[in-house]
Amino acid sequence: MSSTSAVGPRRKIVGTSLKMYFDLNKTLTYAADLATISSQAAKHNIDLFIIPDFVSLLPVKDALKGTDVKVGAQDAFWEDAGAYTGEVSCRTLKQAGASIVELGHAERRRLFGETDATAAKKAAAACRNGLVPLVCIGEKTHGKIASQAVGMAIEECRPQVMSLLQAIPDDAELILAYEPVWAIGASEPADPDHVVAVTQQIRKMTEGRKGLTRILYGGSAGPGTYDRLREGVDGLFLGRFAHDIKNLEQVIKEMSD
Ligand SMILES: O=C[C@H](O)COP(=O)(O)O
Repeated sequence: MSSTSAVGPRRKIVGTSLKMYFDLNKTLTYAADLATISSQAAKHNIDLFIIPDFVSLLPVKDALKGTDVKVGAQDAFWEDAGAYTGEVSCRTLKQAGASIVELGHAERRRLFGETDATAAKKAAAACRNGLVPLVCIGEKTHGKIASQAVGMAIEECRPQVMSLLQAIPDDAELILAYEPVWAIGASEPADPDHVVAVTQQIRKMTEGRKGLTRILYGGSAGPGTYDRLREGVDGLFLGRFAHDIKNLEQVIKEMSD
């Protein structure tokens, strides 16, 4: 059953960022495998996406021709054109067939100086160019006392969400990926009660938006993760545990129930 929003039912959504794990050849093999399982998601009205690196985006798009799989980029610049060596614009990403752009991932914040402000400017550029921003938010440290951990996480996420909402049109589609930083690259996902409590509050922060707003959970997610998060999220943002396509197939199956 779909949850509802101000703009109607929210379709479930699941996908993966390949980060920089795969080279071009492996990425294309993966995309071909993804194409073979994509109808299972479509059949159950679940949106499916893949976010490869920049160079792989065009051939991945080609490998997925004829499927409903959405292709995204792992970053973009906030200007549409100009002297910005090394950057890629949302305008070009759109022309290349991307429909999603991931922004503000914890790794980009930690390693490349991404901030709430830069993620917000990039999200505005995404919306201006017809891309859906998928913005990663989440608290850095794991509060040891469960009751306090939820409140601390919400307060850390609040400015991340608010700076974003101020930067993009109210009617723009938005995907928020709640990824507690401490749960990324871990052996198992965050405690489901924690995720549900935090994502329900994140949902409240976006209440009243006109644009479709979906919330994903990411951070060591895989088979078995979604079921206990149903009350909080619209789907999953997978990393390593989607590298085996059978795991992704299993996640789609679990989300279809
Ligand atoms: O982009 C995906 C997330 O950072 C999660 O990655 P992970 O599942 O490998 O922890």
